[in-house]
Amino acid sequence: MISVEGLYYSYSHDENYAVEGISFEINEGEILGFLGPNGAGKSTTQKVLTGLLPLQKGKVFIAGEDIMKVSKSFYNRIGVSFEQPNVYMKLTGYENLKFFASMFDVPTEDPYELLRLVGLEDAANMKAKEYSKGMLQRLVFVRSLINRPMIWFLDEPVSGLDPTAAAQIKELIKHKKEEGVTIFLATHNMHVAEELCDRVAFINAGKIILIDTPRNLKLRYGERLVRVEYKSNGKIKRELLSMTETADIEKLNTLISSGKLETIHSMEASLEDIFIKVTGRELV
Ligand SMILES: Nc1ncnc2c1ncn2[C@@H]1O[C@H](COP(=O)(O)OP(=O)(O)OP(=O)(O)O)[C@@H](O)[C@H]1O
Repeated sequence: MISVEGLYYSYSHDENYAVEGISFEINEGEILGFLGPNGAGKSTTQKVLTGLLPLQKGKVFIAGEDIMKVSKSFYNRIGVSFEQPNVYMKLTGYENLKFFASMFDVPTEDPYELLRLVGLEDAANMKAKEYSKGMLQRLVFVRSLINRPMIWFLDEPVSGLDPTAAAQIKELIKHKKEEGVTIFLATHNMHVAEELCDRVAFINAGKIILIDTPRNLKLRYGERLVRVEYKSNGKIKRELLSMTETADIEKLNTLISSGKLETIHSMEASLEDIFIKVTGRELV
């Protein structure tokens, strides 16, 4: 559904690249997460893919269309949600959605229904300038659904939202995926990436370092550890043992056969642990 090959972008039109030779594909109905710290190149990639920035170098095909020569109908098929709320402050939430809907020539969603989906139904007739930051973010988010897009670009969809609002937004994203929507999701939040994404691309300094399912990333790069509790001289001792180091494996076997083992839990590396391991950088 989305195919990107050798994409470069430089704001200064020189060798100083914000995005440097990235390639990836997103299949129909798949959520691909772009996981990386601030300045990694996530938003720049999203902007080039959605036509907000011109394609300087590389090939991008979206739903079969070369983005160098997209038709007008291309914009009917994509939805874009931004990290920074960019709405008309003097218009109400409802008017913002109604106005945005008028820019498409395909059937659009009912603004009230969209506002209801993100708990803004009571604020429908309030001017956007009276909205809180989280409310504005939810408004921008549902605005991106107005044209019923089949390809959806989301930049930090839940950052800064309270847990209830974040859960609501995540459920909506899962629901859209089930409907077959193809989703590009940029985030620096490993929990969001892990919960929502079929595959995750680690992006750092403009380059994709790894791309795979969260499970495969953990199996391939996460150190496998077990946390054990066992009896020793009448007391409970806790220890972390590696599943790859011989001495630790022997110790675990001894604990099991001696009957001293009280509890055992496998410990998974987090996506952030793996990100740090392969890039040397933290996500935040
Ligand atoms: N308008 C701009 N002009 C010049 N440089 C820019 C501009 N926007 C971004 N950059 C630079 O491009 C690089 C990639 O930034 P980008 O915004 O794509 O990163 P990001 O991963 O989306 O991070 P963030 O979450 O902070 O937006 C950074 O070095 C950033 O400083």
